[in-house]
Amino acid sequence: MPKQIILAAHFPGVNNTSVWSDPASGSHIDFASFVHLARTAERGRFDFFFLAEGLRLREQRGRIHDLDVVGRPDTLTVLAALAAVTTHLGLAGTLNTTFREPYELARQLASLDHLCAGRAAWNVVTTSDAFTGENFRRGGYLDRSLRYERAAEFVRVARRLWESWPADAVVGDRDGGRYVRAADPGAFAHHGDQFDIAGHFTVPRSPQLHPVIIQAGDSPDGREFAASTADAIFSRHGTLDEGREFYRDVKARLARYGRTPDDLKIIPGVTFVLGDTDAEAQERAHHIRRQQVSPQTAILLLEQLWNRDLSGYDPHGPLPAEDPDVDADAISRGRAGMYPDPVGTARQWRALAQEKGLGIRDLIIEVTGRQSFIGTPQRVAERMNHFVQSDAADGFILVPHLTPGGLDEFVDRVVPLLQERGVFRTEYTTTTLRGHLGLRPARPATRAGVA
Ligand SMILES: Cc1cc2nc3c(=O)[nH]c(=O)nc-3n(C[C@H](O)[C@H](O)[C@H](O)COP(=O)(O)O)c2cc1C
Repeated sequence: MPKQIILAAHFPGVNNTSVWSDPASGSHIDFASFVHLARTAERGRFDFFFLAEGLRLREQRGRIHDLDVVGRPDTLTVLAALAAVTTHLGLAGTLNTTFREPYELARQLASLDHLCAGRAAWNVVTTSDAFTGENFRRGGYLDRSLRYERAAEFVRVARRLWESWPADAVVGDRDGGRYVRAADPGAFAHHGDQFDIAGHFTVPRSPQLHPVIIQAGDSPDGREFAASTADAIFSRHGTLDEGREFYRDVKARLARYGRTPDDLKIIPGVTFVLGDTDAEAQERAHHIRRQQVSPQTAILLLEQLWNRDLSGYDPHGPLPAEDPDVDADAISRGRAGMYPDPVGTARQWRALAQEKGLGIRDLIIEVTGRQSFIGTPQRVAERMNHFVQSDAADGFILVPHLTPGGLDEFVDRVVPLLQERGVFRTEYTTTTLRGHLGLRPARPATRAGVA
């Protein structure tokens, strides 16, 4: 039997992919938009709906990205509302461990898992921007190693909280309604380097016990964290070769933690552009890329490599002759390491611009493109399946460029082809997200309540 493909739907929003200037683009904040995308995904029998997290408008040295029309509304609130209008679709929320507290977040996620009857997932991120921290009480930021130390302890504590009620605490019916005996929910105490907490958890065990844990973070620390802890990884490795290399690297780390390759699903975020012919799809893709990179975006992205104020440059003119500033603090704070060799990359970009006669904006369109699957529905279905069968991924988080209709065409035209090939479900056969993903039921890692 061929590998089954995992499919998830990323709600477009604040990222370099979304296009709001297109006449077909709708609201990024009306609930109706979230409902449309979620119901389309469920109609297509997708595994889950996915929300990223952005706790600050994207800006660079005080200039807000002109392609962002709205910030992201609160993840858990949106997912809780979607629980009421969907029946099988998993609901995955990106929620950082750097600025939150485990007791509060564990409660919220357990509550969501109850409300949607076992469909909740948590994409654990550590956040990449120092300036996000300025919105929070303690402000500031943590070094990468500390961020992951905190994340690992955070998830450990959350799991212990989820396990702290006895399995039989839900005892049955009274007057037709379920009730919970708050007999002995299990005292809880944790004394660690990052958190020192004690008390009683207030939410009984949820249907999945542990909501599905997704991890997004690509450094060696991030990969190790995923291998030790996560059920799935949201990655950015969209090409076949990069995908295979990442897949091999991450799956090889699992044995160290007594886990098997099937215990961790690898699901890169990818884009797609369809057309009646391959040529038409390429043309649409080119048009979309131009919509995604405004003249201002081009300068902001160029600044991220050059690490200098380039606001005086003409977006249609040549690249700066001077080299990137490698000594100054990173221009978008906390984002060090985006380009490991800025001077070398700048040289490559200059050579490419010269060779093809490109100005700044056209060059940025060329070098920052991330459109992964372009072509007829047949070609896209065939390529996606090839990626999965050749172990470059276990599935995909699709990132449409239009809100809220960006997934319609994929569900209508590509999903049936995947189903015909026998690599994607035609009906849901399970009710929980763990079930959809083929993950084993979560088992308590510790004896409840023992610190
Ligand atoms: C595919 C992907 C998606 C991410 N999504 C988010 C997000 O929605 N919100 C966020 O704050 N950080 C997000 N991050 C950032 C990660 O949490 C992490 O902070 C960042 O990648 C730096 O860690 P690293 O050096 O291990 O990659 C994402 C990272 C990746 C690779």
